[in-house]
Amino acid sequence: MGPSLDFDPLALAIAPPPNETPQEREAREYAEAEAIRISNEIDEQIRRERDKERKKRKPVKLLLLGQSESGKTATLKNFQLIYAKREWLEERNAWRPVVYFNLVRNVNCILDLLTREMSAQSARDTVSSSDESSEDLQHPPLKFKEKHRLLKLRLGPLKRVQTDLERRLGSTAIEPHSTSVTTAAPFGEDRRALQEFSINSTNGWKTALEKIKAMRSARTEATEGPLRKVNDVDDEIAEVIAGCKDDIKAIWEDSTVRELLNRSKTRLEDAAGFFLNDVDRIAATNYQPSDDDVIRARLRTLGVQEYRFIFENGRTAGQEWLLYDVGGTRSSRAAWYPYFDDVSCFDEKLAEDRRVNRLEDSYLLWRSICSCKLLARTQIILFLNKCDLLQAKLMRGVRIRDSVPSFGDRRNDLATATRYFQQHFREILKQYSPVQRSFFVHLTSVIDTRSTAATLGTVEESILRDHLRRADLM
Ligand SMILES: Nc1nc2c(ncn2[C@@H]2O[C@H](COP(=O)(O)OP(=O)(O)OP(=O)(O)O)[C@@H](O)[C@H]2O)c(=O)[nH]1
Ligand SMILES: [Mg+2]
Repeated sequence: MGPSLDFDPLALAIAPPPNETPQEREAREYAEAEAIRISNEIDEQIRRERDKERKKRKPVKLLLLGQSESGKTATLKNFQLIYAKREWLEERNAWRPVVYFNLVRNVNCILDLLTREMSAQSARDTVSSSDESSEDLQHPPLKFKEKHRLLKLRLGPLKRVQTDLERRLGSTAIEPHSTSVTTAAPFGEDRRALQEFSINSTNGWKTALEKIKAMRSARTEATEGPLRKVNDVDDEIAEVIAGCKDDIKAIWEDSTVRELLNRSKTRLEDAAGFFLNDVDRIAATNYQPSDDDVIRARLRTLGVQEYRFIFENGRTAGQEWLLYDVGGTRSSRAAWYPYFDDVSCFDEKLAEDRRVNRLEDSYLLWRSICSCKLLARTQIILFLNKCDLLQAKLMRGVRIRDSVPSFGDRRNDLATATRYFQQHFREILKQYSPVQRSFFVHLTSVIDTRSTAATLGTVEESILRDHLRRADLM
């Protein structure tokens, strides 16, 4: 054993010098206190920075809620377009078959109507050629010509194209027309259907696009031969569509067909995935989707989809965002956060339940979200979307009070209408929210990518502020 030290070297090092004068002692003690203060300040600063970093690294979570076709997925795509451009560009071309599918569906919808009307007419002609009294004087029968029969015949192959694309895209391509769920509320007692809607990232648009890519490469391998080289399935479809280009334009521009659409109250222009005005561009064999095409392309969302983006730019560059996109049909409403809605729908019915007015359903949905205790501490942002369609509808002379009697004699214009709807949503929030919270609302048309970029900038900032404030709680 070595000799034991009977003194503490540290104590010796910091001990005051011998013969210290009172002034020297005062100066030393002051310097020591100051050193401790600075050291504590540095520690505190490091702790704050670490805290900030930790909070910043937590993903920002955003849940998009609203009725089916209100534009949730279109908003999500805008987020990707603005903040994750690289991924957007990588994916853009894969939307080509979806645009084809939407276009072909538009044409087949016209063909179905035409076929039904033409056969109904010939049935009427044979039964009562002499019974003039049964004729609707307000709507004399439409006069179909040989041209219409030929168009039907020549556009026939598009049926097969639709079926083929439907098979490839899977159930996201099928729009539901009935539901057994009778409540608008996603947080009701009846949670039987919930297991079907667990969060997953394997069933959204990415999966549908991936499926197509996989089929494309399998097909390419199988057909690579000396006689015929088919690049991919899309090219085959592109050829069929290009071959039908003039007929598609002719049927869409035909005045008798337009009248038929009017009479059956079918407004394809307002429907999801409308591309008939872009046939020249889309039916070109070298067609590549534009950003706007991708935003407007329609694939239904099933269940709850999770999308993970690292934002490349904006105030939150480098920040991870988790965006949850839900299916909006009544049977899909499961677990929702910021709420999203469409205001052009005041005179429309739910596609999945024709008895229910869409605006009434929105109010019920909003009430359910506002009153949900689980979401009480969540920031809610209301998007009143499809303002462009609302404006067009009002310009056509559709009167709000015919569908919403409480609107009364107010001016039937966009500003008055949106003010009125906002007020209603605001009152519901005030009345049903378990805690007092601010009402954030944006009037949007998310197919307009430029104005949406500005809106999302504001939303990003507001969400981030809230996120940082409550990062520990998320
Ligand atoms: N004109 C117009 N069309 C829009 C607007 N927002 C969305 N759309 C279109 O409406 C259709 C439906 O939009 P989606 O984003 O698929 O709707 P969703 O809310 O995700 O619907 P689900 O997935 O069924 O819940 C798409 O074709 C969109 O391009 C808008 O503001 N104006
Ligand atoms: Mg969707």
